[in-house]
Amino acid sequence: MAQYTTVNGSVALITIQNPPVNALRAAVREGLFNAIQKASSDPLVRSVVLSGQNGTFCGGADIKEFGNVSSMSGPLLVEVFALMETSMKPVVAAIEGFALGGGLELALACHYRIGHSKARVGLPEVNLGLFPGRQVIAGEALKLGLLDRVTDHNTVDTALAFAKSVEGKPLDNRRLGNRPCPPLENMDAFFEEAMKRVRSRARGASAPVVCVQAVRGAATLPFHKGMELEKVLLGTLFNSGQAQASQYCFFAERAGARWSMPSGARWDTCRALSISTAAVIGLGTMGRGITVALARAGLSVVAVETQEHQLAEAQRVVSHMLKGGGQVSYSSDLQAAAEVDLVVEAVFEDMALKEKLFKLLSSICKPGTLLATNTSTLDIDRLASCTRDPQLVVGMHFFAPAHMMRLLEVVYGPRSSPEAVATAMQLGKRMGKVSVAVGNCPGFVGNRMLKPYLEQAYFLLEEGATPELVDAALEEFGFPMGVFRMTDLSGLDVGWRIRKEEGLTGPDVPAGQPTRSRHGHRYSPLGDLMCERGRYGQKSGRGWYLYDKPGGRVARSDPWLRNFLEEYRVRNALVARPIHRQEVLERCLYAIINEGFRILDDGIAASPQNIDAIYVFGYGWPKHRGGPMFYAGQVGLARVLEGLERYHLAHPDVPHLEPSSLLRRLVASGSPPIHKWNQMVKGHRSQL
Ligand SMILES: CCCCCCCCCCCCC[C@H](O)CC(=O)SCCNC(=O)CCNC(=O)[C@H](O)C(C)(C)COP(=O)(O)OP(=O)(O)OC[C@H]1O[C@@H](n2cnc3c(N)ncnc32)[C@H](O)[C@@H]1OP(=O)(O)O
Repeated sequence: MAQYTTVNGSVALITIQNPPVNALRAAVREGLFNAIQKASSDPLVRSVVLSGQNGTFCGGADIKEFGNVSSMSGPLLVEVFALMETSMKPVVAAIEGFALGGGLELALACHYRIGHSKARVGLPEVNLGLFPGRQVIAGEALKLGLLDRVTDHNTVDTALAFAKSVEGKPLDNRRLGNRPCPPLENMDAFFEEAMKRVRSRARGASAPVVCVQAVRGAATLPFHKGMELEKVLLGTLFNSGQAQASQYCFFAERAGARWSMPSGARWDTCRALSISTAAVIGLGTMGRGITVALARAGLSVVAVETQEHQLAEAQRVVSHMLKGGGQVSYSSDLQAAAEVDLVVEAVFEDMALKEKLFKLLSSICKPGTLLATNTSTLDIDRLASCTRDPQLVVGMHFFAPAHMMRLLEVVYGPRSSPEAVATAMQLGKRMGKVSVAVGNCPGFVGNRMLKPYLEQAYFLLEEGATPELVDAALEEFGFPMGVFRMTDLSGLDVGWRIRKEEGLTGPDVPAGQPTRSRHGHRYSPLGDLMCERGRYGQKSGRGWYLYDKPGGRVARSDPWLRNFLEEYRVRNALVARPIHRQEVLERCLYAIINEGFRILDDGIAASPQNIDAIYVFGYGWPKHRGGPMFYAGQVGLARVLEGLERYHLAHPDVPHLEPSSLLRRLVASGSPPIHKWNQMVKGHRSQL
């Protein structure tokens, strides 16, 4: 856990050994504690170098231990730090790779810090619901005074030589606890302003706010008082529920990499195909973003668009986004895709168009080319059936803007081969995405769960809510944008086109169909009516809100909409009633959660963690709430079930509010913790 050797006669070299990131779990803390004590008591040792195994200093406290803080054993981190800081022999940290969180604190407890030029240091715990903040690279850390020296050579050798050179020198002014924070002018005003800004950006997350309180304490109080305050604040965060949610997200983000398919194929037994060239077909907003994402991942990309004016515009935009980096060529001819290893289709969401394209691609592309569709809802299997090699067809569902959004849904159909899935998942990794493999059904995971959410939002408008009220409730919960602002941004016409494809609106609806009912279920035509009036959202300058111009970003309330809703209610004999924020949250969020349980039960998602990763990284679900499934567990499954039953009773014509069978089974079996839910899933498959 902490290897101890003596080097150059008088330097004790302590190496942390806990792969893969040398996290500070109990055995490591104990090993470090004992090693420092040994160095202190050995008369031959005159200095100490602290390093990490395999070019990695330390990734911080072991997040897995946070799950059960009360049963943590071994010395506390602060006790290890105190022992190092008070050592009478100089302790030098040799930082390679990264020193993060408790890892950086460990380095700060040393008397000197030498960092490799490529090393990263920082306190990223705010992402785990604990304080503090960002990471910096060695050069900046040197300027900030976090490091004493930066080297391009062997860091441990440099640190060993340095340690030798400071043996016997006084250490008092090297101990952090003896170095007060320099006073700032207008300290109070500074922290008040900082707090105001952080609060407005935190969207209900406690860690960033508490972080400012802790920094204020560190800057204004004596060292030991600052430490006491930090302990109290840390305790608040640990008990807030938000820290658990954020830490759960840390692991959910990584869990998708260990994918499995119902066939039993899994990440560790399937080999990915080798991909170095790609074609992107269709250069609208999505196609352009996908081109940039693939090019940045090092692929040579041919971007294909049959409409010349669109091609020229895409070339200009993509070149600007890539700023000269990346290998991209452009063509208006589909034949340009003949020799590539991968095709990503990103044309309009129109099944007939996509089927035609897949048929063509299948005849144009060389054998072995992976054909991926960026469809957000359509049937992967139907597209696969148009091709020569259906096993080489998968969905790669990107989220706009595709070069920035972290999520990639990799959709496998019943005939997609494990190799095809492995290849798409590996590509996701190369693009720096959080990739999640999901099964084939309308909307897959993300959009399938979005449907009941949107539906509830529309129903709430019918019943008396306003877009402002619904959005405020959701934004207060932590979403970056409420549902109406979000649909204004993504374009109301997107859903309209999908509903037309589904025969819910447009010419395919049989004559005499009641306005607010489809297939015997409640339906709200509000979105369709908006589109019929040219209100597509930001792109047309008006949607649920009013914008100063087409493409404008600043949403204003629109008196027209208020009248429109009033007239709509009168026309449909609906009486507006006051709607409380709590009802907005419960109906919108429980509807998402309920569909999540159905998705789990259908085997479309392999685990609740996968669903949560999709919602956090693709749909703006606040990380400090852990994702919809985790949130359901925090609220209490029985309470979610009771809420759904109540709302379903009030709205019996809304099947999405009818509690799912899995939720009922889980509650009946005593609401087990989230990691046990899979055991209750129909046709349960092992999650390893
Ligand atoms: C009254 C008072 C009550 C309070 C009581 C409190 C008592 C407890 C006191 C605790 C005090 C803690 C103080 C400390 O400040 C807190 C911390 O240090 S929190 C940890 C901070 N560190 C981080 O946030 C870093 C997180 N990790 C990363 O960013 C990355 O993993 C990496 C280190 C940059 C490496 O990235 P990659 O190379 O891409 O590798 P992966 O990300 O895929 O990780 C590989 C593997 O390692 C697992 N892992 C990574 N970091 C940790 C970790 N810190 N702990 C445990 N496990 C970690 C990761 O999950 C991967 O494993 P896999 O999931 O694939 O199995």
